[in-house]
Amino acid sequence: MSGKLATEYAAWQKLQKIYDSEHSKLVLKELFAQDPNRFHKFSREFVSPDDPSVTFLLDFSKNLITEPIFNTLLDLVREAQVETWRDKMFAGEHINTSEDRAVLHVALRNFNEFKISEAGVNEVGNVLAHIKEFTEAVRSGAWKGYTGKPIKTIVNIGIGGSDLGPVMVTEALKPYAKRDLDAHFVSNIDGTHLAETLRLCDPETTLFIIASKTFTTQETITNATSARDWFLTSAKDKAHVAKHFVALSTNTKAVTSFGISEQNMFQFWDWVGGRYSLWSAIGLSIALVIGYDNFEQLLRGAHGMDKHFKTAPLEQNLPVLLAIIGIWYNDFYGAQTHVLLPYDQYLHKFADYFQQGDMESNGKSVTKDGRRVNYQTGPIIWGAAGTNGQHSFYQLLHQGTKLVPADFLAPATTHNPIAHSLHHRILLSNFFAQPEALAFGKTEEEVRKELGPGASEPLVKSKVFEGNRPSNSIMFPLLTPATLGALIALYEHKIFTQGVVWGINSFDQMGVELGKVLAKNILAQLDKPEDVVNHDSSTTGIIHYYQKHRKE
Ligand SMILES: O=P(O)(O)OC[C@H]1O[C@H](O)[C@H](O)[C@@H](O)[C@@H]1O
Repeated sequence: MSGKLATEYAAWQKLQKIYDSEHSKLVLKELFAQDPNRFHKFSREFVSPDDPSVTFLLDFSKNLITEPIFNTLLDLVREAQVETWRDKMFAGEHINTSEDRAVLHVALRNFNEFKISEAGVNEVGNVLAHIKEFTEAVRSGAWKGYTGKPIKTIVNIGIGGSDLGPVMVTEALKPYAKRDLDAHFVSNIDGTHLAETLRLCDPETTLFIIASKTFTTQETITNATSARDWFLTSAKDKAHVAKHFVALSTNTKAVTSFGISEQNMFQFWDWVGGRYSLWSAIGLSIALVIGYDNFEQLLRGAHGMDKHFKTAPLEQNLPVLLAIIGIWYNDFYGAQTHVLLPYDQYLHKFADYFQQGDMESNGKSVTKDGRRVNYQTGPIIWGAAGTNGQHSFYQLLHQGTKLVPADFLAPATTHNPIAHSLHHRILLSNFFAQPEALAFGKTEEEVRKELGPGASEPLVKSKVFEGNRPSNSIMFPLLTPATLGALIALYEHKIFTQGVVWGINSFDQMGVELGKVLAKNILAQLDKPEDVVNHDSSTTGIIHYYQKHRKE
């Protein structure tokens, strides 16, 4: 990021020329036939510098790239000074310029290794110690509710980054969960979310975790207030709130005025972005579910990836590799979306999580210098766990008119080897088959041979798979806390790298503000039709319809 638009980089212009003259010649079937070494050339094995058991394979050979394209994409990363900006991030420079903040989620999982001087960084260890002490008290039953019973249920109340990370990770690491501790997550302001959750809770044995960086988010504060009212209906005495409500926040003043004391508050800092906060106090629900030691493993796994990102040469640097491949399709092929396809039921929230992680980070159209970009930035992220997706949207991936670059992820070993791992072998056979089918398809000739003479032309055409649809495959031995930590950090740094190339600030989220302001204004107008003023006829019309039909 050098004050330039990405299109002004020499490497970008070179890539455009290569694309224009060569893209029609980039055929995976031929590229593989020409080079028996292609897999070795375009795959990398990650081994954590901290722990050799944290490892995975990234195979990016089924992408529409050649060595010159690969090298030019790396030149682009150099020209955009990704390494300089990476070092600035790790040093605690205020690279989130619009909010004048450092970007230091890496400091939350650093264990004092990189030297970072920013207020709060030296308190990370104290907060981790607080998390450890508290989780052990709750999990052992030493922490008692207001009638002397241990905690059986936790309810995390938060939204966005204060919800999605804990939800995704607690689902992903279920094999490590304390099964007699129920965990629920309430995010939506829709009263249904809270009401349906409270039906499952007993006020005597439930702990509410109010997770909000700002502690001003309307959804979270309203849900927390209603949860407290529900609790006090049974507990009566406000003093009992201390045993059943804790807060995770950067805003001590708002937490104490809500009625939660400072000792029941787990602190974090403004240099932790909401969508990068699961490593902070926001991870308390994770630590409660999987235990502190496993939570620490998650952090250590991420730290291993941080070290790799910080030190590995660009051509070996996995986050950089994912980033450049994404840029190639997003900016030159015009791909609008990127699909995440974990073949692991435990990762069924992975795509949801990175929807915020990626789209809130890189869904920007103005550079840090205030210039309008003249190229595409962040892709639309979506996905689902395999094999379910195969029975819904894969038709479009295989034969539709759109290019949808895909990441396939899978563990070699399952936590649930039922039927002697037959399920897992079937799952993995699909994980191997889908990228192969996407890349190599099925020719008309093959279809004709299969159907035999006399097959109708439309039938033949409908059964052809053009192929040449690119994907990455990521495979790891087992989904452990440390491996998950490394995988999340891999994508975090991919997003960072792309943001630097596009020249945008990946760490603010101004785009979510306007809707919030308008909703506050409308809330004050909902009572009477005559209050509904200063809107277009469409908005006024829908509000009037609501006012006519509401019961209460
Ligand atoms: O943690 P909070 O301050 O309650 O914020 C929750 C969420 O709200 C905002 O809308 C932001 O866009 C998110 O990045 C954030 O994670």
